[in-house]
Amino acid sequence: MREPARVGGGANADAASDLPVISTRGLSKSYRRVHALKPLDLTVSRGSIFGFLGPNGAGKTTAIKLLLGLTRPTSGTGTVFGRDIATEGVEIRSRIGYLAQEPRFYDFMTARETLRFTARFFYEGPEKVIERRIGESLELVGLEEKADRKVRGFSGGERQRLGLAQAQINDPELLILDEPAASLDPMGRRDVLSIMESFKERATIFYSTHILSDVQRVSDSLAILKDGKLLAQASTEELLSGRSGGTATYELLLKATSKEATEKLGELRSRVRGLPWVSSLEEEPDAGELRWIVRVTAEAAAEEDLLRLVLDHRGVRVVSFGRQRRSLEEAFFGLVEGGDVHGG
Ligand SMILES: Nc1ncnc2c1ncn2[C@@H]1O[C@H](COP(=O)(O)OP(=O)(O)OP(=O)(O)O)[C@@H](O)[C@H]1O
Repeated sequence: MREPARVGGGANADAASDLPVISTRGLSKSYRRVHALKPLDLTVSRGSIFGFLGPNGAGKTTAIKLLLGLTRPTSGTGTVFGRDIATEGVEIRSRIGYLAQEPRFYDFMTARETLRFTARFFYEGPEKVIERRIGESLELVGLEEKADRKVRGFSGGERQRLGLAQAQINDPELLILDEPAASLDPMGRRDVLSIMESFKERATIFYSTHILSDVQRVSDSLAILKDGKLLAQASTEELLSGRSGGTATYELLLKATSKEATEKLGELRSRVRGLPWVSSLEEEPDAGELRWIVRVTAEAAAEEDLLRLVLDHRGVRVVSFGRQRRSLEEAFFGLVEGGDVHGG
């Protein structure tokens, strides 16, 4: 859409820069004895859908409030668009769209009136242009047909969609969404996630959630927080594949075709374990076959040589070979319960 005149201005001033959209260093917040957020180093790149994942009470809302400049850090620093969150909150907020965990509306207003009310904080200029923006926003979240109904009667999903329309009314570069889908049923969640995906073209999206499958579905990057502490920050692909900094895990399903080959497997195991780029090899029986889980520190070497080495061993058949993928659930619980930390 053509841009109406903007109040506050400068919205896309550094859109082309490579600066991370969000960056924090040692950012923390304590309330008396509660360490709501322990020193946090976070980097969110432009254009990503970043899932900020953590169980209840992990510190997600606290971090969001700090980024928005709505509460002051106990220690550390942070920037959004390169602007200091402690001193430039007003400027930052004028360039962000924010959806609170429980968005509140004036129930006597219709959806269209709600958006009109919000739009007037951001736009000046011809009525027609503002109305067009409101119409586009209602369409974007699928509320065109309910546009002139009072918010009072809206379902949870409709309220959430209205909240999303409201958050993006000023065409922000960054959307910060606090648990946008948490209270919705699976269909409502699916709708909200699709809307978020459609925003990706225009804005970086930073959203908090405790729903793992949502993150797996839409996020390209994520951070995992627990008890105020960052456990991992990685691309979703990196986390699911167990890859980070060249390390990876491979899974081989083997079958020894003779007694002799079975006896010689010990020798093969030692050879593999002795390779300089193999950090561990675990073996478990699997329905008459053997499953090897091999962790390596050099992906390229593993992909070139691991399979070849095993196949050179006479009497051993390789039923399958591939990089091990975990579900986000496995990765998450590995981190939350076991200190299995990836990423930076
Ligand atoms: N104003 C406050 N005063 C005292 N403690 C607070 C305050 N705000 C948050 N906390 C505490 O800080 C911790 C983190 O809370 P926060 O709301 O940031 O977590 P969250 O990850 O957003 O949780 P949820 O998913 O349940 O919304 C909690 O233990 C909470 O009780």
